[in-house]
Amino acid sequence: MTALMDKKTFRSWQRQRLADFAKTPAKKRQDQELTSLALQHPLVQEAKKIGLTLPMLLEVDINGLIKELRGEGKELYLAKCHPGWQLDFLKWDEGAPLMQTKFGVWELAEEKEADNALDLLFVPGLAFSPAGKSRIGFGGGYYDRFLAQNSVQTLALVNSAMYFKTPVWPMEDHDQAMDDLIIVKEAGDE
Ligand SMILES: Nc1nc2c(c(=O)[nH]1)N(C=O)[C@@H](CNc1ccc(C(=O)N[C@@H](CCC(=O)O)C(=O)O)cc1)CN2
Ligand SMILES: Nc1ncnc2c1ncn2[C@@H]1O[C@H](COP(=O)(O)OP(=O)(O)OP(=O)(O)O)[C@@H](O)[C@H]1O
Repeated sequence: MTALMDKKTFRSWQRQRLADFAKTPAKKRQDQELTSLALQHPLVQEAKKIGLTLPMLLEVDINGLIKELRGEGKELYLAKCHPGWQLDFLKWDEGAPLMQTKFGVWELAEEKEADNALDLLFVPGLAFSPAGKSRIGFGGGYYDRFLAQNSVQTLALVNSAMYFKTPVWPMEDHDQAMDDLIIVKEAGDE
């Protein structure tokens, strides 16, 4: 196993790994597997109000999942970033205009009242480990702050490149554990 790295080193190493993985056929296949596993997950089946983000290229592509969830009549809430590294969730009606932020992420164009009382939140990240259900994100601390203030069930979709048997990044006191991880591995992964 890879030795412990500092967060900055880990993030740049892991971004490159995810970029390489995104070019392989396994990425798309795992996106589909994760989508169907997510639809069967009890936290998803029980939730009515679900928070999520639109995926970047390195992340699990949940566009198919979003379509299915809408078809099942779930209420979807899209993340919006605010100054002070604060994250809010806004009700996302189908077809509502979106805009791309300076980070390259799509958010609702409209400023409207947040509703952070969600049943479930899909949490993106660079890497996850079932040991402590740990996560490392892109580094803004948005989710750690949000989850310190809002009690919401959290679920992460983890492909084989995001999966680590134990964390190889340093854990910090403010890191929030996930409630569950859905993990897809490849044959030969530990
Ligand atoms: N899909 C998604 N949305 C999210 C997050 C996330 O991790 N993933 N965030 C989690 O906190 C917040 C925004 N934080 C972000 C942190 C880093 C980058 C980022 O690395 N952007 C790339 C450009 C990507 C592109 O252009 O496609 C970059 O700056 O290199 C983006 C958003 C809220 N929305
Ligand atoms: N609850 C909190 N209150 C105040 N600051 C926080 C809190 N949680 C995290 N931070 C700060 O946010 C910064 C980034 O945190 P961290 O490295 O854990 O980000 P991350 O979880 O990987 O990113 P993200 O959640 O945006 O994907 C750190 O400087 C950290 O001190």
